[in-house]
Amino acid sequence: MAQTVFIDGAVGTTGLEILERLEGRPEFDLVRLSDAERKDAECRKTALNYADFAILCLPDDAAREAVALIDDSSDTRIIDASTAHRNAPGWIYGFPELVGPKAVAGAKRVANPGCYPTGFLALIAPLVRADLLPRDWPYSVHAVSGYSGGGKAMVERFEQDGDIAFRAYGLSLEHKHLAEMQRQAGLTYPPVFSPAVVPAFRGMLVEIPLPIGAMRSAANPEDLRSELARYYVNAELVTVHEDVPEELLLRSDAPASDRLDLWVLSDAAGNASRLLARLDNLGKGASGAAIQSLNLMAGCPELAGLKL
Ligand SMILES: NC(=O)C1=CN([C@@H]2O[C@H](COP(=O)(O)OP(=O)(O)OC[C@H]3O[C@@H](n4cnc5c(N)ncnc54)[C@H](OP(=O)(O)O)[C@@H]3O)[C@@H](O)[C@H]2O)C=CC1
Ligand SMILES: CC(=O)N[C@@H](CCC(=O)OP(=O)(O)O)C(=O)O
Repeated sequence: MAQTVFIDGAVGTTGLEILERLEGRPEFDLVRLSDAERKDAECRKTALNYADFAILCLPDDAAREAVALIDDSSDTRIIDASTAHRNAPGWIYGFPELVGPKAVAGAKRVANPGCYPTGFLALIAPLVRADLLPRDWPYSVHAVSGYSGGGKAMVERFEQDGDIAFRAYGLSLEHKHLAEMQRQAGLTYPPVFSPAVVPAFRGMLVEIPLPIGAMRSAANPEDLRSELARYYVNAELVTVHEDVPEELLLRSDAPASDRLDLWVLSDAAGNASRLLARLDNLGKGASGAAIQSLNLMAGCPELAGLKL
């Protein structure tokens, strides 16, 4: 029998991409609300409690409200794409390559990783765990995102104002992803984060510069790369590249992708390194990650991009 899925926020940027992917999946029946019903708390409550799976594609406050609308006695399992529960007790962090597929498969409440943290953690978490990079280093992270990363409001802004070439933001150094990056990597300090948006719909580059020569307890770049390659050997969505690309491009019309491409670049002496991740903020960074978790939770592990 098909399992039922309700996407709360199905007409938003993340929700729509999940909806489109699930429409072609016969193993799932979608619970849908009309435009008049989709923000009505009673209609949402009924759908949230009825569905086998609720995928929350909402702003943080609405995601917290959705969770509160689900009765304690309900069997509904939740995947929350928002920031609301990523560091909350009782929630599994939905990054199966980092927490293990079994933890996600058996979870009742899964918090989807943030888009920038997906790139940051994919690079740093395995290396810190393997003691090849220190926990107590003051890391920096620089990133550019496609404008769909800011949801409908940002899409509208960039598509109406065709004159924005680059948008630096997070200038008060209080970005909502800092706690998630610090906690999920097990770092002593939150990173210094400089995010930016470029006029491409989707895609992102996340970079961690490492002055290896000045770090007392960091491995050399070749060992960092080898460890990442070893760590992700069973992760079909992740590629740890050996080549040094001449350039890395984000294309304004890039197709959707669930891939996560990683590089460890360095100078000839191994004194300076740049850890780089390229992903689709709406793929592995949001909708693709939610589908990956759903596949594990719903008993379709062969579709989750992991050699199990
Ligand atoms: N976009 C991205 O790349 C990523 C997004 N996320 C997270 O996913 C979540 C959704 O983001 P995104 O899709 O980009 O945002 P959007 O703004 O594109 O979509 C949010 C949707 O939620 C709806 N909504 C708002 N409040 C309520 C409510 N009380 N009840 C029901 N529906 C409501 C909105 O309705 P309306 O259409 O009327 O405004 C909108 O359709 C956010 O928490 C975001 O942080 C995570 C990673 C990446
Ligand atoms: C380009 C842009 O605005 N990006 C958003 C992050 C994407 C997002 O909202 O998703 P999370 O749920 O992962 O936080 C931001 O910086 O707030």
